[in-house]
Amino acid sequence: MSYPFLKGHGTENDFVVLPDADGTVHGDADGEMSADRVRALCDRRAGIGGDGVLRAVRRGDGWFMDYRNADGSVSEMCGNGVRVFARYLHEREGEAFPMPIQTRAGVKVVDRSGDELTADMGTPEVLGETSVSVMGRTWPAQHVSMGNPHAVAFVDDLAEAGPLLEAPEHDDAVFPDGVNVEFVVRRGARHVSMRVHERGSGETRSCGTGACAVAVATALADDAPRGTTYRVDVPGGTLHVEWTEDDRILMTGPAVLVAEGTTDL
Ligand SMILES: N[C@@H](CCC[C@H](N)C(=O)O)C(=O)O
Repeated sequence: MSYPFLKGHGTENDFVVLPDADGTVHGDADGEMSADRVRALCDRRAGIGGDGVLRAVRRGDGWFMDYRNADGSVSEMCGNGVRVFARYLHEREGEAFPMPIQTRAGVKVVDRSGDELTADMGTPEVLGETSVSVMGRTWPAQHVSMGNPHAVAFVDDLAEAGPLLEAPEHDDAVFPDGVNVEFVVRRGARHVSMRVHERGSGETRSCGTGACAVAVATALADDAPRGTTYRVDVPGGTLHVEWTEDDRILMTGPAVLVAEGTTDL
């Protein structure tokens, strides 16, 4: 059976978007999408290619973003994904901004910000110190939840963590479901750069929730007042993250649709 798809990205964190309004195109009897299909779609040689899948399912009078990592696993939230999802709903489904989007981590509202989009990512949870290791080297890390788990490690040089071909080691008691790991260097006042190894997708060119976690960890380290905005450079571009006076995280960045078609994968 062939079905429609779109391809999009936010700071080169790329996704296959699957329209599935009534949940019958990709849902099984329980409404779930098979991990095999996600892996086939995200395969960069035999499939369309992507860091994950954004399946658009109608729920009530709004939309649910069913996010899956490239390995087929489920995540609670995807920050770059929610902007791409909003771009899709606006351009193809006629939804207006500001746009509430249902996710496994609650409702996120996305609005325009010039050519870019701003997602209200809600209140971060700062959950304490932990550590991560790569190739026998260990760094202290800040555990931050943006609905999904992150460990943020400050380094002197982004190359320190090596090629990141495998998931960094972490404390399974702290992260029983795995973790997204960000390595961060300072570039200037309110300006950092990061690399990320994403749970379920490997090293990617960007991670929106990761950039939010990085801004939170950096603001805490700087003792920065609420209302401060950080510029977060990722390999695929730049995101801006504000921790607001009322304890919410606003993430601003690009969201681009680059292709659409049909597939029988
Ligand atoms: N790339 C995403 C995060 C996707 C989910 C993550 N890999 C996880 O398993 O939690 C983003 O932009 O936030």
